[in-house]
Formats: sequence, structure tokens, C-alpha cells
Amino acid sequence: MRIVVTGRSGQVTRALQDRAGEQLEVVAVGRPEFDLGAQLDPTALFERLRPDVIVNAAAYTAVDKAEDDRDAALAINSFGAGLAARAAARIGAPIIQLSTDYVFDGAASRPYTEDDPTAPINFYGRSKLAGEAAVRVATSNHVILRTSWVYAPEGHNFLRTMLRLAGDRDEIRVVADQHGTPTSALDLAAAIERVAGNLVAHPDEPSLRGLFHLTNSGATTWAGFAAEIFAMSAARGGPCARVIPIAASDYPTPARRPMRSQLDNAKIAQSHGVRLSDWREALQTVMERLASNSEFNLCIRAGLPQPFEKLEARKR
Ligand SMILES: NC(=O)C1=CN([C@@H]2O[C@H](COP(=O)(O)OP(=O)(O)OC[C@H]3O[C@@H](n4cnc5c(N)ncnc54)[C@H](OP(=O)(O)O)[C@@H]3O)[C@@H](O)[C@H]2O)C=CC1
Ligand SMILES: Cc1cn([C@H]2C[C@H](O)[C@@H](COP(=O)(O)OP(=O)(O)O[C@H]3O[C@@H](C)C(=O)[C@@H](O)[C@H]3O)O2)c(=O)[nH]c1=O
Ligand SMILES: [Mg+2]
Repeated sequence: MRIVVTGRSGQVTRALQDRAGEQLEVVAVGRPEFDLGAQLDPTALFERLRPDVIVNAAAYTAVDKAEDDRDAALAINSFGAGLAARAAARIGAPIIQLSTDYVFDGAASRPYTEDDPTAPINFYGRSKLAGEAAVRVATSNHVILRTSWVYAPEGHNFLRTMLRLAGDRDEIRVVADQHGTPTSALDLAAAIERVAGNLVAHPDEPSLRGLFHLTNSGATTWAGFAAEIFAMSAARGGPCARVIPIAASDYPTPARRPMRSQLDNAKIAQSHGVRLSDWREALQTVMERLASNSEFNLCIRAGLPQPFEKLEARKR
């Protein structure tokens, strides 16, 4: 199977590339020849690459920046997604569109299902929701996959931000009243491969198409996620800091974030046979991967920026 994935070095793109092997070919397309913001029709590019499935993973993902950079966020996340989906339809390939828990307002008291009404409270969420609609209009041969709190050993994510901040701080204040589910890009890529395989194997099966929620299982808060990151990092001699739980109201940001955005994963388990592990288990795997890369080890070996010393001091 050949997957064409959009975005050059995004977390999901890289995780898919890592899975490439005999059964799976992964071709990443990105700027400049594939630019979701430039409103260029990618039909000819897709035609040339002859994918079995297209994964639109490219997006404007800077949540706070999107509040002030609305034209770009909308161009990429909405119009761009529509262009990619129309091109997919023209070449007869299914498209898997990535979307987000931030399409919800977070006021629910239980995990959101695919039937629950959306009501984004920030512009990133609005632009991604408009992207879902654009894909739906362009082709019925789609899967819209809403996920949340994605992290990976590489790229821009909360895990790496926390480890970096722990490099020069003993304490980090982290929001403890926003609930959701951290999701490993590695697990997400495995699931995408499975879903793509199902779409190819059953080109006319409607139950495999449409809207699905997919995250690791369980839930926590950003503070809970940070605490687990540091516990696992400390166990490997990596950077760690004390997490000071705070209210979101004490951490002002340009964009509001949902208070509860856990997603119910029952539908994709039923239709595609995909079920992801508990978020802590997934985090272990990513931490192992991270600990084996040079950056993490360098930090330990050089004793810089003293994560190890801090840890030793605490043990004494
Ligand atoms: N990160 C998260 O927490 C979550 C992400 N999602 C969704 O999952 C998908 C994948 O996210 P993730 O892998 O984390 O994304 P990243 O933030 O890691 O990467 C974004 C990707 O989008 C590409 N990109 C940005 N602008 C353009 C453009 N104008 N034209 C072409 N490519 C562009 C970037 O390209 P380049 O490599 O060239 O910089 C990069 O590859 C996105 O649709 C996102 O909305 C959903 C829920 C949570
Ligand atoms: C860096 C930092 C953040 N925070 C808070 C701010 C915010 O409420 C929360 C998460 O902040 P971030 O900016 O890392 O995460 P954010 O960009 O909101 O992450 C979102 O990205 C998009 C792309 C998605 O689709 C969502 O699913 C979600 O993953 O943590 C702290 O409390 N302390 C800190 O030191
Ligand atoms: Mg962010």
C-alpha cells in the first residue's frame, strides 16, 4: 500500500514514515511543491504519485498564533483541506483527514461521541471544523479522524516543551483543570495504517467511512500529563521538575482551550477494529524512544542542564 501524507516534518508524517517497510510505502509531500496555504490544486501531484490513500496531516497547529493569524489558519486548515480532498476524489483515492478535540467547547461531563454537537471556542478549532466540512463536501470517500494532545519523540509538542523547561527550572506551573487524552503519534500512525488498509480492502463499504474519534485511552489533565512525563523522565535520569497545579485562569493565553475534551473511541473500535492503549503505556514507549536519542542522553552525560543533579539532590 502506498500512502501519500501531507506535511514535510510534522509529528504524524514522521511517525508514518517510521512505519514504512515492505507492506507500506510512505511519500511525504510538503512545501514548496505542496502548499496548503497557496491554494494550488494538488491533483497533478497526486496523480503522479498514485497513492492508494492520502493522509492530510498538514495543518496550521499553532493554537495561540491562530487567533491573530486567522487568514493563514483558515486557508490551510479549511480551504487547503478542501482542495486536498477534491484532488483525492479526482484521482479516486480515499482521504484521511486529521482533526481535533478542539472542535468541542469542553463543557460536557462525559467523553464526546461523533454525534455530539461541535462548538469550538478558539480559532484553530473553528478552522479545523471548517476543514471537516470542506472534506465532507468534496468526497464521500473520506475518513475524518479526530484526535487530541498529540506528542512524539520529535517535533513540537507538550512532552518536549516540558522536558525543555525542566532544563532550567525546578518547578513548572501547569494547568490542572483542563482534561483530555494525550495521544502518541506512533500509535496514531499505526492506527492510520490500519484504517487505510481497511479503506483499500473495502472500497465501497460506507461503515468504514465518515467521522471517527481516536485517541489513546484514559484521560488526565495537562498537569497530570506533565507529572507523568517527569516521573518517567526522572526514572531514566532525564530532565525533571516539580509540577505546580494551577487553574487555566491563572495561565492566560490568547486562545481559550476546552475544559473537558475526552473523546469516546467506541465507533472506530467497532468499525475499524482499532483500539489504542492507555495513554501512560503509550507515553512509556515514546519516552523510551526519546531516551535513546542523542539529545536526551547528551543532556544527561554533560550533566546539563543539571537534570541529573537535581534528581540526585532530591534523592539525598
Ligand atoms: N498536534 C496535536 O496536538 C494535534 C494535532 N491534530 C491534527 O493532526 C494533524 C497532524 O498534526 P501534527 O503532526 O501534530 O502537526 P505538526 O504541528 O507536527 O506539523 C504540522 C505539519 O503541517 C505542515 N504545514 C503547515 N502549513 C503548511 C502549508 N501551508 N502547506 C503544507 N504543509 C503545511 C508542516 O509542514 P513543515 O513540515 O514543512 O513545517 C508540518 O508538516 C493536523 O491536522 C492537526 O490539526 C489533531 C489533534 C491534536
Ligand atoms: C508550556 C505550558 C503550557 N501550559 C498549558 C497551556 C495549555 O492550557 C496547555 C497545553 O498547552 P500547549 O500549547 O502545549 O497545547 P495546545 O497547543 O493547546 O495543544 C493542542 O494542540 C492542537 C494542535 C490540538 O489539536 C489539541 O488537541 C491540543 O493538542 O498547557 C501550562 O499550564 N504551563 C506551561 O508551562
Ligand atoms: Mg501548541
